[in-house]
Amino acid sequence: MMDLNELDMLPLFAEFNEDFKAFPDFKTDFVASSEINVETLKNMFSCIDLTSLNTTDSSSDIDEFCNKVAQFKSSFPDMPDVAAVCVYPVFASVLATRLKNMKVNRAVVSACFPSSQTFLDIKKEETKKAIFFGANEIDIVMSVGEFLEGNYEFVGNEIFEIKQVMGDAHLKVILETGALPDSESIWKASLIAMEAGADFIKTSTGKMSPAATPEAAWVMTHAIKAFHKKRGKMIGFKPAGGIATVDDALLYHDIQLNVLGKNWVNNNFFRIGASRLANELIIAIKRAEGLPEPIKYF
Ligand SMILES: O=C[C@H](O)COP(=O)(O)O
Repeated sequence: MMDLNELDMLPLFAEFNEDFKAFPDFKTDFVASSEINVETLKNMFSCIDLTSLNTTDSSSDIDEFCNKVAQFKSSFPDMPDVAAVCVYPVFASVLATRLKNMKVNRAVVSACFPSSQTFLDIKKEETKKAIFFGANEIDIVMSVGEFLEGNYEFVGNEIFEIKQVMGDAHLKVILETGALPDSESIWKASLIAMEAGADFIKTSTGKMSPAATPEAAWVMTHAIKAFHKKRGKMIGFKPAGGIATVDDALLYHDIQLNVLGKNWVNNNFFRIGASRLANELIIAIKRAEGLPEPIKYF
């Protein structure tokens, strides 16, 4: 277990500097490799964090949303379930009730999502409460403003402290890459989050533009690869925000496969955070199977 005093980020950056300098260029070195076939489409479906993060969401909306997830197999028996449902923390108990006895994970955004601009004790309390009410996955945003000021230890310590109150629940740390100026800052933010205890690193909240980009995904997956090489720990990757079509999803799937390999392309290590993608994948799967396209399910 890491001690808070050991969270000194400059040696961490130095340790991984050669890896940063060595990783290849996205534009020249990335080659899309997957064909659109039923197996790949179903695998991507099984990696979706099906998201509803609207100001207008009510408990009855989320209840209905979860009910559709719970009933999904009765309409589509040959399809996998999504990986998780992701909602605001106040709905954690709805997830717990509706998704009971299902393998679908119960994800909530926490720690003053999406701005992350509140007190650390409030962030911890919100996270503890979400877990108490049934969440088993927590998505938080790193303190982006402090990161941009170079207050790296502050950012890392916050993540570390939140992770300490989470028990066995999984932590996804959002870097909000659209607010980060260059590849080096995305690399550093990835390292901080992983060193501080993230189980997943995630591109974006979906609340600012640009959201996920393939270039950011390229840097983050290379950081995950370098971290695994030095620490021996597999960290997951979650692109999120603006991923709405089959082609969008396939691009991130292929980056994951290309950089990290087959062992990382399953929902233990790959998630796609999306509110609109699931229907598109269902239609594409039915089309690839030569079956009639169903009406919009989610
Ligand atoms: O974490 C997931 C994102 O908030 C979803 O963004 P989206 O609505 O653009 O799919």
